[in-house]
Amino acid sequence: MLISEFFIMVDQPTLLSTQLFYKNRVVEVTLNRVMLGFWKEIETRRKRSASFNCISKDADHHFLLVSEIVGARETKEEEDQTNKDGGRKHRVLLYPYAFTVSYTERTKHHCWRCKDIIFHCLDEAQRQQWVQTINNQLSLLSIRPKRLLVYINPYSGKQRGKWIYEQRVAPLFSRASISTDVIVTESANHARDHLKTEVDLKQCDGVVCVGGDGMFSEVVHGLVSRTQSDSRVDQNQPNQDLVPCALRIGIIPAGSTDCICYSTTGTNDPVTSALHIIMGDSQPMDVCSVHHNNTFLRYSVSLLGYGFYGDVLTDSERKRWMGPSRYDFSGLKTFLTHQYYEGTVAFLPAEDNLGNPRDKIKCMTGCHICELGANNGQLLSGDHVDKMAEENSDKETSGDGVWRVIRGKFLAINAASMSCACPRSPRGLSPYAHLADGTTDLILVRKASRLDFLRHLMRHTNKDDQFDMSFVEVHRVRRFRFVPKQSNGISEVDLSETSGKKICNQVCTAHPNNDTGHSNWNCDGEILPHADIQVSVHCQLIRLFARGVERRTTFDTYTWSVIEGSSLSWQA
Ligand SMILES: CCCCCCCCCCCCC/C=C/[C@@H](O)[C@H](CO)NC(=O)CCCCCCCCCCCCCCC
Ligand SMILES: Nc1ncnc2c1ncn2[C@@H]1O[C@H](COP(=O)(O)OP(=O)(O)OP(=O)(O)O)[C@@H](O)[C@H]1O
Ligand SMILES: [Ca+2]
Repeated sequence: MLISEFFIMVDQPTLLSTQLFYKNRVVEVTLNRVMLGFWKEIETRRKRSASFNCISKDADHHFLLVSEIVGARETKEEEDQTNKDGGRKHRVLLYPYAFTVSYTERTKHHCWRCKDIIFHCLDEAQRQQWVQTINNQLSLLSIRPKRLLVYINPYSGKQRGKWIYEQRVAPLFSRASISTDVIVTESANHARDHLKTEVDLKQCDGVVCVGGDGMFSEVVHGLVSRTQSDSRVDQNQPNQDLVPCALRIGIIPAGSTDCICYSTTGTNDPVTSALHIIMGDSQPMDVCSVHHNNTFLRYSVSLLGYGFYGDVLTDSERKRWMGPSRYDFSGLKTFLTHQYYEGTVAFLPAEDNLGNPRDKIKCMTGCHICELGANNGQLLSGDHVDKMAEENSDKETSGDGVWRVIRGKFLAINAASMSCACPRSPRGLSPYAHLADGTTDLILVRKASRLDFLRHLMRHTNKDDQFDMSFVEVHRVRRFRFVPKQSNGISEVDLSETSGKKICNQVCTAHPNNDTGHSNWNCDGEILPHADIQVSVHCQLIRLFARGVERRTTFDTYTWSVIEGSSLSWQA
């Protein structure tokens, strides 16, 4: 925030300004459109350090941004009793009319917390005026959701989804005056089918899923499919431009991996996610459509993995009873099996201005690569990409320009549409992948020794570059195809004749999978029924209640110092 922006905030017309009691002092509290506060100590002048978010370090001046207030309410007596404060008795006797303002505070590791400040009024009328004026102001923030549809998977992760929602999230929604329709799912695909066919989407401002990546995937499938069918768009056409979903999706993490939540907020903390939903944050996100022979299979937003991650998932599905540790068990088993797979990958590289998977440009809040991607995405979506491939196919024979073809033996083929950061791998499978640039990072891990593969895997857990190995290559792509060896006709094709659309067609008309010598595709934690697939990235098809990973994380970095009441400095 610039100093000039700060003065603009202060200069807003005052909505309400009175003297109130705060702790053991009389203070003057002011509310305008953008901030609550600037309350000034009148009786005592005792220096103390700041303890909340956007608050000055000097005891004289404090403020909260209205956009970071959760809500205001009349304080219940017990709430006031628990507020440890030396002057409490005196204050409660003199001024029993208290109200609480809840606001978000940033703590460590991208976690947000909901904090309270309690003010005391002279009478009931003054208290009501404050509570109403603050809440009216919040209701004018049109980006904030007022009605939410919530799906809880009671079996996600350690089966604590219901508890997490009821104990940690619902009380916050109620403080923010958000009304909810809560559905505890009764079977797999309950949420998806409900969204697809039954819900009146106009009756809510967003959909929340409580669970893991699988539950999020259900909601995405429900919403995207519903949006396409409402707009009469055929999902079976791989090159079809899809219609973006109007409703935002919130994720309350309660699953085994929680990779989408972690990659879009920087943490897998339910309270942080609830606060992002309340603030009405909006983070666009790419969605990959996956087709087999011109038939729609599934959407993917995080990882499409063949070979290692496909095999880990296939094995782990039989061990669901083990909970989240099933992935470690199956991971070790798959690692020891050390299976490689033969096949051909054809891909359409992204434009150079979208960077590359090793450029060290991280996708953060307000990412400019994603902004660029959205513009390119509009120019190059669907049929436009095909046209471009066709136009170039005569000029390109080596595959450098448009479609490229790589044949080989692979331990893993991974497409990461986002970093896929998660607690197991805090930087993720592709640390510099972008959430909303219209591309996916295609990682090809060729056949290598067990030791080399272990070194590659271990680099997912530390700061070393997992792509800096001779048997690993990574490409930023808009579309790709994969054909496993036994079922393809492409291996016979002379590469000099296979560029652009020809490659597409040859890959797409490959023989059906005969289920021998193939791995399975892990599509965001679901197993795909076919190995030969066509994948297209749809730029910014959905939006989440999130804002990407923020640069500054501790409240110190958000603290303004008011020096002698006039000059301001930014604490970095
Ligand atoms: C030596 C330690 C190496 C650790 C390597 C850790 C890499 C972890 C990368 C995680 C990437 C997750 C991507 C997200 C995918 C989600 O859409 C999906 C649905 O939730 N999750 C999974 O498929 C769940 C996939 C979970 C995969 C876990 C793999 C665990 C591998 C363990 C290998 C052990 C080798 C030990 C040898 C001594
Ligand atoms: N009531 C239910 N009974 C059984 N399965 C369900 C139910 N509700 C949802 N599911 C399915 O459970 C699967 C797993 O759910 P979810 O992703 O929430 O948890 P997880 O697998 O533990 O976490 P992660 O996906 O992060 O690994 C999803 O594929 C979802 O379709
Ligand atoms: Ca992307």
